[in-house]
Amino acid sequence: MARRGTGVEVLPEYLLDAETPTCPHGPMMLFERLNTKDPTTVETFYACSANRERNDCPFYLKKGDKISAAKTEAWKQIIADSQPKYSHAELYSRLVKLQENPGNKRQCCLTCGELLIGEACDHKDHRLSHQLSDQDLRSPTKFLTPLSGNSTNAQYLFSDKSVDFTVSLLEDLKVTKVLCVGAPRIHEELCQSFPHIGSFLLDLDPRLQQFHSLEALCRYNMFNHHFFDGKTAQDNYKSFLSKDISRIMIVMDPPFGGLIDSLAFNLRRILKDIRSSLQVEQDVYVLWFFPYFMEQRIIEKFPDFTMLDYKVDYDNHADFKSRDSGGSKHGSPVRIFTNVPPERVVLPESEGYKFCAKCKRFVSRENQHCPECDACTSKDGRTYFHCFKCKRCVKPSKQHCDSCNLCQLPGHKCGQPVAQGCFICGDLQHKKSRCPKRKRLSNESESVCVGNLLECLINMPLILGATIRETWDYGNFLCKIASWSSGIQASPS
Ligand SMILES: C[S@@+](CC[C@H](N)C(=O)[O-])C[C@H]1O[C@@H](n2cnc3c(N)ncnc32)[C@H](O)[C@@H]1O
Ligand SMILES: [Zn+2]
Ligand SMILES: [Zn+2]
Ligand SMILES: [Zn+2]
Ligand SMILES: [Zn+2]
Ligand SMILES: [Zn+2]
Ligand SMILES: [Zn+2]
Repeated sequence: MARRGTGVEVLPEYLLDAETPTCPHGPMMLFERLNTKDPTTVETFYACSANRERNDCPFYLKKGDKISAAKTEAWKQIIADSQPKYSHAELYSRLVKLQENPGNKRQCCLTCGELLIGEACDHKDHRLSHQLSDQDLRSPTKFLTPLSGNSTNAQYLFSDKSVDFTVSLLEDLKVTKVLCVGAPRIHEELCQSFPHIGSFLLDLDPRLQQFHSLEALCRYNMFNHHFFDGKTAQDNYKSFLSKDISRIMIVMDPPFGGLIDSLAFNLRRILKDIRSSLQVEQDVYVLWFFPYFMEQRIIEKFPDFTMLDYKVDYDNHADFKSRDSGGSKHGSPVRIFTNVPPERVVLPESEGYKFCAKCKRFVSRENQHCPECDACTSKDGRTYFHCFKCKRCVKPSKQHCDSCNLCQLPGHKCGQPVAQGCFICGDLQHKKSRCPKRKRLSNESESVCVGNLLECLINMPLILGATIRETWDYGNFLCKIASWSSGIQASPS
């Protein structure tokens, strides 16, 4: 299985280029990585934006290469074969038909994710659902098998507690419309129990088209802003965005292996679509669910966002559960990034959150206000302590090392680079696409780095503490939970 190595960066602006080739998941993403044979050069290639594994989507093209006639034919065939059996309209009318069936003849094949209308014989030896009630049909994520084993969908579903928290936040903020991006449980809850809040879902999972009408859902790829059902689907999305959106909010929970650069690029495209229908210029609120150690990367892209201290609880991942529900000691690593002013987000006292009057935000029980940093400094669910030598708060597992002149884990090897920034020179302040040591040859498709990678790595400057923390966590995290890590990562700068 071709798993793409680390050190890969994306160039999402190429999604808008008319020359960009297309795979069954829409315009392909342009990636850059260091050439393994000659690390002073960079390879630039197109690959699927949604799938991490070449086995899941084999489309691949080196930038500058011509697509041969044979490849064009083969790709056409794969795209034709990837067309679904039924259109969204047909799938939804099957649901309507199924709803006319009495309760004891409503089932879904859980193996195929298909609602069955008298077709059970085609699904011999498959796992079938129980008889589905009207309530079940309104909450398909409660009975469908979550697509969590695969790094593409990484379908980790919110617990009831997280759904309730999110929806009551929407209510507190008097939101009247919600665009759910990869957040089917929030969409289901709003459609069912909050009819005064209009909701529209954008999600890659084709099974969901069976349960939501064309006016409520589009099959969509958030890594390239691609609508699978073309203009009709896009018109429905635009139509949702055209009416009464002065209090709209975007709620997005992408696969955590997802590349921040492409997610941010496409979130901006959604924001642009929304702004084009707004009567007056205003902020559009966003809730973006993502692990805490990606804070720096997200804030770099959206400087007006802050990370809330709320720990987001999931049903189907042991590491994303709260401690009380059998999860890890420090609770879920997933947080909410938002441009809602943090003092407006009340975190539940019943779960130990408290208001810090100095920071003007709610923080978790263990998060202590540090007078030196003048902030509640915990990020990962533990109480940090202030290191006067580093002049900042650090995790309790660290100790100050005088030879590294930095707080480090006990047993670390002094002087070893602990994190990697730019893949060309190691600098943490830029990525390789902006490395001054790299030169792009104007008449060539390949990019050439003129810096000496090894020399740069040896001279890698000692890294700012905050970045070490993130990189360290990110590394551990990827090793630990391979199923939701991506083979393609942005450089952890
Ligand atoms: C981490 S889960 C979030 C689910 C959310 N916690 C909930 O309970 O509603 C990621 C979601 O994004 C969807 N998804 C995965 N890749 C996607 C893509 N490229 N574009 C759009 N949606 C995607 C998955 O089908 C899944 O529903
Ligand atoms: Zn693809
Ligand atoms: Zn089946
Ligand atoms: Zn504080
Ligand atoms: Zn401090
Ligand atoms: Zn220190
Ligand atoms: Zn040391």
